[in-house]
Amino acid sequence: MNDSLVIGGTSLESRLVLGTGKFPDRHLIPRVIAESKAQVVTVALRRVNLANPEDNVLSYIPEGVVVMPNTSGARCAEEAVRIARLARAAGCGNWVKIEIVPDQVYLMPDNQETLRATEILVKEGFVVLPYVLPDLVIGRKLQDAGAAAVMPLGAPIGSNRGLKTAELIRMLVEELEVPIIVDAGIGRPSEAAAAMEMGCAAVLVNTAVATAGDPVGMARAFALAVEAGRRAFLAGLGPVREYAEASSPLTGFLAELEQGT
Ligand SMILES: CC(=O)[C@@H](O)[C@H](O)COP(=O)(O)O
Repeated sequence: MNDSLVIGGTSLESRLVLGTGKFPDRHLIPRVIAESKAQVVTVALRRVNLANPEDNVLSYIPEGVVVMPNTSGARCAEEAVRIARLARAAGCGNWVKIEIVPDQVYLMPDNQETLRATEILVKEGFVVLPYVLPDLVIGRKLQDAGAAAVMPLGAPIGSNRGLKTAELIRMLVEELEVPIIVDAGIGRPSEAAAAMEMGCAAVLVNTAVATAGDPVGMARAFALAVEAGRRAFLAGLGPVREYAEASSPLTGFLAELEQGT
């Protein structure tokens, strides 16, 4: 079965996107990527150090994996655009995850500034994946602006709190045509599976893997969960009912017994 996810003209078999921050040891990164089978990883441009390969996160990303620089640290559209241009000039390709976060307590994204940055960067030929607070109105505008996907948060970045925004994400999945990738807050493989069962195209996970007791083992667990959730979505989940419904209806012998004949 061909069930590839196509983003920016690139065909992906894996629907798990990984973040590369917070790992206790950078040497874990290539092992985690291999075990998760992720084909796209996001890196913060501020962690790209071209002058020192040992300190450069890009040195730990296996060949063939799509690098999606993110604009973390940006507080407005102009800063995000500048980071994206720098990343492309540094050889990081033309994918970019727009992350514009003026709030330092909950790390909530600024949806309006994100839309502005998307409009600018799409025109400059970037494959733009904006990270947003789930909102159908802004989702439609991002899609119209040419975003390659929309990435709503499930819960605050790094919180591991799960799909707190599930009902809002569901609206995006139902109404938008671009892929919906849940980004941030997913703390457990079961939550990744739930997002996929809902019809999300992929999930982006960082903290839950990087801070696990065994990050490599957790990467594998997420890969399996994402695949299970996707298969469940494609198979079509059965209806949810208010009341019980017997699995085996009364027929023949049992029906006669019931009537006392
Ligand atoms: C690396 C990255 O982009 C994260 O900021 C992303 O939003 C993932 O969030 P979690 O760390 O909560 O998985």
